[in-house]
Amino acid sequence: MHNGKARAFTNIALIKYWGKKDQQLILPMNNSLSLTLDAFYTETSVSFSKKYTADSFYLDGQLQDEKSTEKVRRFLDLVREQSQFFEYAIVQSQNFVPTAAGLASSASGLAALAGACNDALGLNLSDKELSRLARKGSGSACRSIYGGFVEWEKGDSDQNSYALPVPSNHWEDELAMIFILINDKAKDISSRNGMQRTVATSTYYTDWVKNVDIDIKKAREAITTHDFQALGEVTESNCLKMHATTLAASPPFTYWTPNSLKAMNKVHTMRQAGQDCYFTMDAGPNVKVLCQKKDSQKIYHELQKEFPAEQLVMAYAGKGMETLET
Ligand SMILES: O=C(O)C[C@@](O)(CF)CCOP(=O)(O)OP(=O)(O)O
Repeated sequence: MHNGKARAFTNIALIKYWGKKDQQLILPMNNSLSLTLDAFYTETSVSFSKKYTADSFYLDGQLQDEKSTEKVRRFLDLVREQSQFFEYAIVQSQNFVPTAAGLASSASGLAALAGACNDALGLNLSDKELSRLARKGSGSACRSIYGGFVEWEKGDSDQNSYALPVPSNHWEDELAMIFILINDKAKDISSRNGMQRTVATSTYYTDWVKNVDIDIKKAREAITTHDFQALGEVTESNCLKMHATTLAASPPFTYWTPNSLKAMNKVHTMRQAGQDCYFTMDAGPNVKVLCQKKDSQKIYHELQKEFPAEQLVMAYAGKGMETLET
């Protein structure tokens, strides 16, 4: 038996990964930049044994069906190929997400699985190699190998597409992100399907690719100079541009629901009233509010005027993937 266990935290992109150049290797069209958070994490254990006749995947104690095991099985095939160690495995993932379901990102899950496999098979992968491996499980997972601000260098091959920490002098510890969990029934278009349709059909997509490097530069500059307004502005603007591409896809789609718009408008109203807060959104209706830790309680209470406490989750900067005792 070869056992391993690891924990990884979810990350939220401030400059979005949106579109693949290579579906198999999961090579992105553009660089992205994220903040790893402390509020949501996954603990994954893996055990390889010649006794097993197939891979099985338990999520929060539930044995998953073939379809939900697909991503994990494909990932284990990569690990077996890379390690030349051909045994089946049992994977057990526990998502630690406060209250609402649908928040556990594949980023923390696959990053934790990469760490657990590395541990189980004694691969001794460097963080860069772990990031490359996690990337092939799910693109954004490559960023959860590290804590704080992280940039995923798009590269142009399996070898040179991986994430690295962005030097910030621990400024991330002065920030906060408040999740507004929008429980509207949203159409379930996965990030993978959403970006695939966008790349293939959206008339706005070339502009997205053309402009995103400017946003990366602005975000890096804001992090270097600890300029919160600049970071907030580029974060919100980049999110709006990403979501604009979906409206110009064919058929068009959007992740926004009426309560997403209510949350975005609330953030704008608060900003107009002098509160330093900006929003971002991903492939779902939830809205994340970026603010400074010193203002986070005030902003949380202001949001509570519109959204009940069980729909609000406070998050601060989180750590990178860590191996756990099995
Ligand atoms: O996180 C970001 O940069 C932006 C998004 O969250 C926007 F929705 C995309 C995440 O995509 P992911 O789930 O990693 O896709 P995969 O590679 O097809 O598994």
